[in-house]
Amino acid sequence: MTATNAPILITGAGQRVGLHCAMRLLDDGHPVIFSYRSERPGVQALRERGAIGVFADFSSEAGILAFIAELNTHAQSLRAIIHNASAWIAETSDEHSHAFTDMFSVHMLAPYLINLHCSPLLQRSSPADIVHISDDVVRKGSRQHIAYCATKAGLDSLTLSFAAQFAPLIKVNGIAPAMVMFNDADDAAYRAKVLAKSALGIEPGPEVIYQSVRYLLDNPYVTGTTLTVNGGRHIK
Ligand SMILES: NC(=O)C1=CN([C@@H]2O[C@H](COP(=O)(O)OP(=O)(O)OC[C@H]3O[C@@H](n4cnc5c(N)ncnc54)[C@H](OP(=O)(O)O)[C@@H]3O)[C@@H](O)[C@H]2O)C=CC1
Ligand SMILES: Nc1nc2c(c(=O)[nH]1)N=C([C@H](O)[C@@H](O)CO)CN2
Repeated sequence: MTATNAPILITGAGQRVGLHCAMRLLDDGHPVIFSYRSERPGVQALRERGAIGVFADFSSEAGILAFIAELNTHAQSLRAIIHNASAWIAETSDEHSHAFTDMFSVHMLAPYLINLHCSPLLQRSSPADIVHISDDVVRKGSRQHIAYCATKAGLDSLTLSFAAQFAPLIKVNGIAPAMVMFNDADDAAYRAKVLAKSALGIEPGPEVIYQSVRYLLDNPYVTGTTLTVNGGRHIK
């Protein structure tokens, strides 16, 4: 029996892109389950709109499995899973190995284990989708974010493998943004440098990611694809 109006799970939705997409999914009538690691105003705002928040620390296998167990107490089916949670750590930090394992865990191990353990919940919904939020930087690598880029490349590989494994019941796609929203600490010089990297030269904001999510959820004939949302960086 196919679930009607099954919830959508989005990870890392306490702030920024994830929070915006969770709010927009609620606007469009989807029940939302979201993961958060830190208590933030956005977490409370989502709860006040009826979304279910589940704590998750994806930096270890135990933390991922604990999240999956808790998730299963809240959902008997899922319309979609959006893997948004991410850590953007540069090599400037001293703890290189720690950073690599943290980003491997949040960018690759968490989507891998959640997809495998939760595919039965998705199979009770039709249509059903998995969306991996990656990064356009995978296209050419990054001198300052080597481990970040490598683990996002691994996520792109998971998109291809899970799309093949889960077809035709579950579509699996990715979104590869370049900068969509700056961080508060980004100074004017950095912002100008980043804006100059793309042909369109704008900070578009998180709605461009929601538009991409909407396209993937609504299109019945797209799987194994990663959408580039980069302002034309590749042609600059
Ligand atoms: N912002 C941009 O311009 C770009 C973003 N992207 C990608 O888009 C997505 C959204 O970006 P953005 O909104 O800036 O992301 P954020 O940097 O705001 O991270 C999203 C959330 O991920 C959560 N998170 C980080 N590490 C862990 C962990 N170990 N366990 C559980 N949760 C964790 C954080 O939760 P908490 O706050 O609760 O601790 C955070 O709120 C990401 O996948 C990012 O890589 C790609 C290119 C450009
Ligand atoms: N988890 C995150 N990933 C990324 C972020 C971020 O803030 N959190 N920001 C970027 C930058 O905008 C980068 O695209 C600028 O060139 C990349 N990934």
